[in-house]
Amino acid sequence: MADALKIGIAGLGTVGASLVRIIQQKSNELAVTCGRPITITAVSARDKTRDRGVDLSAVTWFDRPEDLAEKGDIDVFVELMGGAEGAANVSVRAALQRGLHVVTANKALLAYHGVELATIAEEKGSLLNFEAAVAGGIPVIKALRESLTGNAVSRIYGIMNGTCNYILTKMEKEGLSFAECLKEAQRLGYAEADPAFDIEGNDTAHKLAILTTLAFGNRIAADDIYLEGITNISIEDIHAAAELGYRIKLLGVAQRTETGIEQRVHPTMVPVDSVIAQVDGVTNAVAIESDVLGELLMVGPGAGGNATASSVLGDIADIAKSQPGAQRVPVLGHPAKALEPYRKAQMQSHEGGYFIRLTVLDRTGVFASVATRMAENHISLESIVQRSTQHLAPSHHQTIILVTHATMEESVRKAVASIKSEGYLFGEPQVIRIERPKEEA
Ligand SMILES: NC(=O)C1=CN([C@@H]2O[C@H](COP(=O)(O)OP(=O)(O)OC[C@H]3O[C@@H](n4cnc5c(N)ncnc54)[C@H](O)[C@@H]3O)[C@@H](O)[C@H]2O)C=CC1
Ligand SMILES: N[C@@H](CC=O)C(=O)O
Repeated sequence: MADALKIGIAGLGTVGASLVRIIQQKSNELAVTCGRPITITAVSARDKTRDRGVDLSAVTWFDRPEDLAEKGDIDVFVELMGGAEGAANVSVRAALQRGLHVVTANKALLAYHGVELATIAEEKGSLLNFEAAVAGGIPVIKALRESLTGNAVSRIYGIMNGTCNYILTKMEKEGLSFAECLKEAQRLGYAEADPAFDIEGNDTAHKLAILTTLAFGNRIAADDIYLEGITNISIEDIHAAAELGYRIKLLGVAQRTETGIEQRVHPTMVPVDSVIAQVDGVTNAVAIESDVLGELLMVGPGAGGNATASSVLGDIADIAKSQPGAQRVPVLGHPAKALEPYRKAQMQSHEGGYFIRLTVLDRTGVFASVATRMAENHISLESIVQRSTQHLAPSHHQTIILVTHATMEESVRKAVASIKSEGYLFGEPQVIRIERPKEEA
């Protein structure tokens, strides 16, 4: 049997501890499958005393991940700390410069430094694997990077954040509050160290930016994403959506348009009978539409220690099986130096259906005025309903819910601005985009 593959792990939190446990439990099977043992020779973690339920007595501990990357007796540096800057960034760079292979689950790091890191890896002939960075246990990176070679992708979209999907599902199905659901997602190890990244949509944006590059061959553009999180989604929105035959999901969508590439992350109403509406809890789903294959939908566990460690381990196993000096698949699917500049499509030119919830003064003429503002902006309405909101607001207020046919984002923004200027609105309007299957859009 060939020599062991020596790995060093920086970060022994949810994912790191799961990874160590799985490698230790499955050492014999892994050695057979990979043709060589996989051995953890070194680690770096902040807390040496914490009981992680794994045996780390035989490994070398490094206080600084940078030292592990620069001096550890390792073949592969596994980064599981998180964060686009700081120790993760410095140590991954150092490991690649040293000619080590790197495996990371860190989408923030890749979203902001992926092209530079891929360039170093490609110059050094090293592997930089990051399957766990997008959609946890779903092998979407490998699908895009390898299996779909030759396909021209037109659109990629999906549920890419387990925490948000868990929150939205629990709110709808168990009537729990947003705060209770978030706390539970944190306890289960789904949320980021700073959960604002989850609920404000940044984590989905980081993942989407990576997928966009793999799908369309552009440089990563993580700051050029239209972004709305789920913090404004109320139980009233979830109930109103259900009554209209929809569910609310936080979707990331990237598609080619005539004006460039559109990247957006926002709460989205999807028809209750669509496949994506059935994706509940921590489960993620990624749909890829391409010319040769058609639509590919991948569904699976999107977060949590085991789901994520499964992808990290798959990446390590690929390295164990790889031949030194062999031709490498480009890190981002296309050689880093050949990535094209990103051409951003304007969000105003996005076209789709919209759900608009307005709390208005209960006054004669308001309903007609709302309908007129819509008509003035050439917005065709699928439905408009008025209902009492006595349980939510003072009795002199009412709720108006509008659902539009496919219309331009710009028109909706103009209509809402003109409604706001009329003086009969109570609070901010709620606007949620609707994603319908292609034939209904
Ligand atoms: N938890 C999940 O479901 C998933 C996590 N990820 C990513 O995996 C990475 C790790 O995530 P988790 O394990 O959930 O985070 P975590 O917060 O549970 O663990 C991170 C660990 O890294 C340690 N750490 C941070 N800076 C360090 C430093 N300078 N030196 C030594 N140790 C340091 C922390 O003390 C902590 O124990 C992140 O990039 C995250 O975005 C990706 C997919 C899913
Ligand atoms: N916080 C992330 C973890 C996986 O990427 C999520 O909830 O999806």
